[in-house]
Amino acid sequence: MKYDRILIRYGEMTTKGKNRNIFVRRLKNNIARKLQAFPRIKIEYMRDRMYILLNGEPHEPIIDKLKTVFGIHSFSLAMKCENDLAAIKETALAAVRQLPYKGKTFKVSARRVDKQFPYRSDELNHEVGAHILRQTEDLTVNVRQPDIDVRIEVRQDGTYVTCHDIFGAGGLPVGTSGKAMLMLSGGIDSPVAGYLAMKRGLEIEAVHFFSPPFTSERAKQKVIDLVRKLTAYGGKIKLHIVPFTEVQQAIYQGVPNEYSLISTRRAMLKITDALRRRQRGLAIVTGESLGQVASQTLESMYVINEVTNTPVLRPLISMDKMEIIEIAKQIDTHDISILPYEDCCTIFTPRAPKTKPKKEKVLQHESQLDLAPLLEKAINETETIVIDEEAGQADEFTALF
Ligand SMILES: Nc1ncnc2c1ncn2[C@@H]1O[C@H](COP(=O)(O)OP(=O)(O)OP(=O)(O)O)[C@@H](O)[C@H]1O
Repeated sequence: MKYDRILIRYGEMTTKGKNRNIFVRRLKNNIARKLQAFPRIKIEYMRDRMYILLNGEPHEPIIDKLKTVFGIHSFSLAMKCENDLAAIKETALAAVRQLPYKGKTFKVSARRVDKQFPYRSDELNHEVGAHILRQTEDLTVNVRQPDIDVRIEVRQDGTYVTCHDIFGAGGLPVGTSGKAMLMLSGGIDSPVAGYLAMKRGLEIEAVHFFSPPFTSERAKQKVIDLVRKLTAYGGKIKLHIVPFTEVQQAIYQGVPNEYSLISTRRAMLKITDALRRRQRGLAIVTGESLGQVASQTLESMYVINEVTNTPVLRPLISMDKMEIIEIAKQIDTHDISILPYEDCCTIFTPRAPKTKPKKEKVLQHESQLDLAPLLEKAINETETIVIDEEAGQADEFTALF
């Protein structure tokens, strides 16, 4: 007798009242997408839990994939049997025997959801516990802090036995909170911001500003590789690559040096907002955190943000660099981010950018430029790549507009 299913416990969504069905269905679809490579699995879902029936598929790789699906609180390998004492005893014993149990402690925690079942929970604990003790060697009982917690749940449709909980990624299923555009540079911060945004249930589309020939194909490839890492959490992600050279040059030539960074950021935000409108997103996500560099003082953010009313979400706003790096390592984007390829912003960065820019000054300088047609051109010439982890990572270069 082997584990035949994986029991999935939902995260925060269990508190979401009548929206729960939408959440559960989305989670089911996200999991099904993630497990496309395992055609024999079947997913059964209900309001309070989900089961993946393995039907002979191997559980280890499936467990690895489930760890990156947002909306899962925890999951466990499970076995199902009839609501019959003898069957429950045998199933619980088989579940323990599949673990390296020797020298370990255990307890049985039964829960009788089906009140028609003739044994109370404490009776089941004793019966099953005694059976396991009799049939194994070198395994002892510890009810306070057991190594193995044999959980038995007697429900109307059958009894489920699990022994070991694995933590899920938490958060909300991607797509349940709507869509946002992630401004993605090649740095450490914005991929982490994208990860955290997806953790709150946002679907993201990435926007990258690219200034050839000042930035190279390798810099572009770096961003594609970063998006690919994020697809482990977000499934299919669109990456919009905006040709930004002409806009940057116009700003560089027309705006005093110390203000050019602010105007560049404003232009980026305007373009991202236009793409957001086309793609029907409702927010923009950036990797900004407060006070790190000149463009991230509150004064700068105020002047940059002034170009739009769209919510600009900054998941890293209160984080220290070390905390951000920690997450970047955990999601495996760090080593790509630290590759030394140039970013469009660093190339044009003035030596002494204003840290407290005045809005009136910025507007006055920008009024001397005719940026609108250049912004329009950049938007129209934006190239979109669809990156899909589960579809063999085939990149399709598609002109969506
Ligand atoms: N070339 C770019 N394309 C898209 N977005 C960008 C680009 N450069 C900067 N951004 C956005 O602006 C934010 C602030 O950029 P900045 O370079 O000031 O900070 P950072 O801390 O170095 O961020 P990161 O590590 O994400 O590059 C980035 O997190 C990102 O969201």
